[in-house]
Amino acid sequence: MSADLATGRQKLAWARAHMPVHNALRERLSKERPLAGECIAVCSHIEAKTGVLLETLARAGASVVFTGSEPGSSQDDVVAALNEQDGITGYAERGISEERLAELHSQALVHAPTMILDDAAELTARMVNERPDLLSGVKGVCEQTTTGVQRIQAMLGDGALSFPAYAVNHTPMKHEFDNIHGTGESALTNLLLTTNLLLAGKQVVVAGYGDCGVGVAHKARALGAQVTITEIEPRAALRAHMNGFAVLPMLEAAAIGDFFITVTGNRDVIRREHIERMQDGAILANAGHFNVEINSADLADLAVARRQARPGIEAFELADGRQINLVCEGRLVNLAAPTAMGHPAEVMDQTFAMQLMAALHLFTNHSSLKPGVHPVPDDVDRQVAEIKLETLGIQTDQLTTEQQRFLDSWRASDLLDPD
Ligand SMILES: NC(=O)c1ccc[n+]([C@@H]2O[C@H](COP(=O)([O-])OP(=O)(O)OC[C@H]3O[C@@H](n4cnc5c(N)ncnc54)[C@H](O)[C@@H]3O)[C@@H](O)[C@H]2O)c1
Repeated sequence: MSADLATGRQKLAWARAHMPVHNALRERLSKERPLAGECIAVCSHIEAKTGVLLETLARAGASVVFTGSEPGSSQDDVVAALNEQDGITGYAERGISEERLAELHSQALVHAPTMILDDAAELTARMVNERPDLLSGVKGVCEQTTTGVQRIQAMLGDGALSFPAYAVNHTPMKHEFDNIHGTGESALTNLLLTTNLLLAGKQVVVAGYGDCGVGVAHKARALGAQVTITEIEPRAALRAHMNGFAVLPMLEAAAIGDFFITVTGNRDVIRREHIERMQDGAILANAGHFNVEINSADLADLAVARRQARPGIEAFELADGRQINLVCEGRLVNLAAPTAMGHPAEVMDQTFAMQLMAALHLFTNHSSLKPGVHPVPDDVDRQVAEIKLETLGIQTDQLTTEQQRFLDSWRASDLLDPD
């Protein structure tokens, strides 16, 4: 057995052992096999937790095809350990060009998937653009990230969406845990592992105070950093201010930051005029989906020399001798850094349980859903929360009949004296 295959199997076994929601669902679905006859394509960061989702889909009866959603984030050992399994076929490689990623997507599409579980709408956009012949066979898409839901909404606006899509990212069980705790912990863990530097006492600038930014900012503060937020949205800026963070335009924040972490889902958040003001030694990292949040072309343009400073860090020397450091080419720091493993397993257990349960719901109800972006029904979200609580051994109170009646009433007499 190759070393790759052995470590891939180990990683999958570890992830399985820490994904109890999947274990519970897998037991049920392998008996019912509700997805028998379906071809489900999963486009995501192909690492061990994603592997567990693929295994559960296969046990549920689907023929599963996978591909990477980003050039730097898949792990070759896990890909090998998935490709040896019955019912799972995949096309993903680590550290590839955008062109190679496109080729791998095309290979996945040859399988003519009937449903796509997507990340950043990468495979969905590719199919709509390049394989219109497949669209009539597609029952729908489940999208797990903020950027992807925005892209599918843009497709709808352009009249390019011919099937229903579930906005899995928008469910509480996904974004209140994955984006906040998953991105918060894994972006910082991997930034610190890659730089081997201390966060305590440092000036950290977080661009974007949405779900991911909230997680990164609060956890950086908990580790002792002085955190500054940059925003474009007035309510998000106010929320950051009232949560006790400094809020500054990037032009001012640029001059004070030791670390910069972008999590906006937007482009050019850090660009030439900001880089020009940065301190010697500043470290730039991105945790938003695309590697366009930090304008690396501006950085290269300003540099008189560039070299690898450490694995995963490129140092750009400016004309006056300052050195600005870019972490993993501005790609997702929690997934593309040399030792990165993505989000913690327990968080991905929830995210992927939502993808799975949304897919099952879509599969049963697709014919009554119009082309468009739909919320995942609340009871699907609630079911995943209930399974998760059960696996944790946590119990909640139950509403009494009187409490339910009180909550359902509007007449003052009913509210004050229900009997
Ligand atoms: N690293 C990961 O594993 C991971 C996980 C989940 C989501 N994401 C990605 O992270 C990005 C952010 O996701 P989110 O859920 O926090 O989105 P969100 O919409 O909740 O938050 C984004 C925030 O960025 C702000 N923003 C936009 N442009 C800005 C600019 N130029 N300057 C400053 N702020 C700006 C917005 O006003 C918003 O408040 C998306 O690309 C998403 O796909 C990454």
